[in-house]
Amino acid sequence: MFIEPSIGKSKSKDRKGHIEVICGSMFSGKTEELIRRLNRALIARQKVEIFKPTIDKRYHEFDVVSHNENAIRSTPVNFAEDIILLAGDCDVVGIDEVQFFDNRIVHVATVLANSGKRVILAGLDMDFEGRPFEPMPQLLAIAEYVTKVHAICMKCGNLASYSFRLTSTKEKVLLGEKDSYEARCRNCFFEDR
Ligand SMILES: Nc1ncnc2c1ncn2[C@@H]1O[C@H](COP(=O)(O)OP(=O)(O)O)[C@@H](O)[C@H]1O
Ligand SMILES: Cc1cn([C@H]2C[C@H](O)[C@@H](COP(=O)(O)O)O2)c(=O)[nH]c1=O
Ligand SMILES: [Zn+2]
Repeated sequence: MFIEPSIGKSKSKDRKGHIEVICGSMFSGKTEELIRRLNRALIARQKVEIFKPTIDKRYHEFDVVSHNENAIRSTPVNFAEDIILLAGDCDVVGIDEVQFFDNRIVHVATVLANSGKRVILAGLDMDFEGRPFEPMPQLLAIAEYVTKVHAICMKCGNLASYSFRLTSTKEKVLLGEKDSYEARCRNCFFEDR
């Protein structure tokens, strides 16, 4: 389990923050882990701001919601840059579904961390074809802390790292749930492709 390197108020005014990334397939627990870290920051009396891309309205317009129906209030944003202004003087910034932002999120995460904030990003590391989902590779490279979580393969019960698309749609972005995707291990993912 991830243990925060530091969670309370920093003593030094000019101290920089850091970047944490939570990645994995669909259903692997990324959102639950993000919510867990943000709730602990709130318990530590940290000022927390949470964002998600406007595109992700699957469960709720404003809440970040896990497949398990854990939820936390968030601000939907159209562009990564909006987050810099909206984050204000908070201590911790959480961002879910980070794969839906363009590469400018890399600069935004850097600016936020350099201004002293703890930045926690959660998102898919691979798309439905098993290819790296931009901008996640860049975010993984610049993060101080990376956590890869795993789902359970829906075919064989092993650990799953892939999101298998159940429909024939080839567009990279296709919002969906269990109707359109299932978690698969490497064997079961490539067996049916
Ligand atoms: N194949 C699966 N493997 C693991 N958990 C699953 C699976 N299918 C559904 N779940 C549920 O999804 C929850 C994780 O949801 P969530 O945090 O939203 O994942 P993610 O953000 O990675 O898609 C699990 O706690 C479990 O209740
Ligand atoms: C693999 C893959 C997924 N998506 C979409 C499907 C869901 O709406 C989100 C992922 O949500 P989760 O919180 O990680 O379960 O992304 C997509 O658009 N393209 C893909 O290749
Ligand atoms: Zn499998």
